[in-house]
Amino acid sequence: MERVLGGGLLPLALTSVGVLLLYRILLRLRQGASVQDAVVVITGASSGLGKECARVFHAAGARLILCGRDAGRLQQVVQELPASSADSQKKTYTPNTVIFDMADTDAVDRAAEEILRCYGQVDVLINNAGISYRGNILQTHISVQRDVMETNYFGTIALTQALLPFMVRRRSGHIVVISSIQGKIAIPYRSAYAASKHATQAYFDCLRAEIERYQIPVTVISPGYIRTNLSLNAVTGDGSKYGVLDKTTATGRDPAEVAQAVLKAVRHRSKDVVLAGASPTLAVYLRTLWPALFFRLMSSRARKQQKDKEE
Ligand SMILES: NC(=O)C1=CN([C@@H]2O[C@H](COP(=O)(O)OP(=O)(O)OC[C@H]3O[C@@H](n4cnc5c(N)ncnc54)[C@H](OP(=O)(O)O)[C@@H]3O)[C@@H](O)[C@H]2O)C=CC1
Ligand SMILES: CCCCCCCCCCCCCCCC(=O)OCC(=O)COP(=O)(O)O
Repeated sequence: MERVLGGGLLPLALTSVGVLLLYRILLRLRQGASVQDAVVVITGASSGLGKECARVFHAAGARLILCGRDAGRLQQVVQELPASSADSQKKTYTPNTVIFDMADTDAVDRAAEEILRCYGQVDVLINNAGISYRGNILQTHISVQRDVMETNYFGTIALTQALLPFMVRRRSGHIVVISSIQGKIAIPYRSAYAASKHATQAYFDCLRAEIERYQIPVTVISPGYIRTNLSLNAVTGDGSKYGVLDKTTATGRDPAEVAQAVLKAVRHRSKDVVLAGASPTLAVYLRTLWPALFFRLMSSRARKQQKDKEE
C-alpha cells in the first residue's frame, strides 16, 4: 500500500489538489473581489439604475444602505428585495435606508453621520443619484443650471468628502460614481447635465490620483442610454419637469445589465468604464483626435433637433 501511495497515488493526489487550487485562483481572478458582507451605500436607490444596483449587490451578499428622497419608495425597494435574491448560498441582509436631498449640503452632512451609524464603516460608496435636463441655453434660467449642478455634482462630492476621511483612516474603501458618456462628450440641449457630468469626471479623476496611496480605488462609470425614468424626471430651462419618456431612453440598455456591469467594475476595482454603443464611444475618441469634425457633427445635430422641434 505504501509503495502504491508513494509511487503513484500521492503524486496524483497532489497534482489534483494543485490543479484545483489553480482553478480556484483563476476563478477568483475572473470574478474579482467578493462583496459578501461589504457595507455598500447606494444613492438614488429608489428607481432606475440605483434600484437595480440594490438588487444586484443585495443578491451578492452586501450590507446595503439605500439613499433617496422618498422614504415610501425606498421602503418599497427594500420589500421587493428578498424575492430577487435567488442565490441561496449567499447570506443576505435587510437594507438600511437614509432619506435626504442631495441638493441640500447640510442634509448631506447629516446623512453621512447617519450612514456611518448603521455599521460604523463604508466599504463601497456608489454615487448614483442624478437628474437630467433638456433645454436651449438661451432660454435656460441660471438657477436651473445651478440646481442640476447642486444635485449631480455638489451633492455627490459633498457625500464623498463626508465619508472619505473614515475610509482613509481605515486605509480601506471604494468610491464609485455613475457619470455618463455625457461626462466625456457634450451634446446640444444638455448643457446643465453634460456640464455636471464633465465636472464629475474631472473631480473623481483628481480624487483617484490623490487617494491611491491609501488603497482606496475610484471607479467612474460612463453609461450611454439606459431604460429608466431619467428623461421623465428631467428638468427644462424654466425649471419645470420635462415629463416625456424619450425614445432614446425607452430603447436604452436594460438597467439590470448595467447594474451587473457596476458590480463587475467594483469587484475588479476598475478605474474608468464606458458602457456605451459604437457611435458614442467613437464620438469620445473623435472629440480628442479630430475635434473639428466632432464640433461639426454636434452643430448639425443641434440644427436638426431645432428643425424637428419647429415642425
Ligand atoms: N438613464 C440613462 O440613460 C442614463 C443615466 N445615467 C445616470 O444614472 C444615474 C441614475 O439615473 P437613472 O436611474 O437613469 O434615473 P432615475 O430618474 O430613474 O433615478 C434617479 C435617482 O436619483 C435620485 N435623485 C434625483 N435627484 C435627487 C436629489 N436631489 N436627492 C436625492 N436623490 C435624488 C432619484 O430619487 P427620488 O426618488 O428621490 O427622485 C432616483 O432614485 C444618474 O446619475 C444618471 O445621470 C447615466 C447615463 C445614462
Ligand atoms: C466618422 C464617424 C463619426 C462617428 C461619430 C458619430 C457621432 C455620434 C454622436 C453620438 C452622440 C451620442 C450621445 C449619447 C448620449 C447618451 O448616451 O447619454 C447618456 C445619458 O446620460 C442620457 O441622458 P439624457 O438625459 O440625455 O437622456
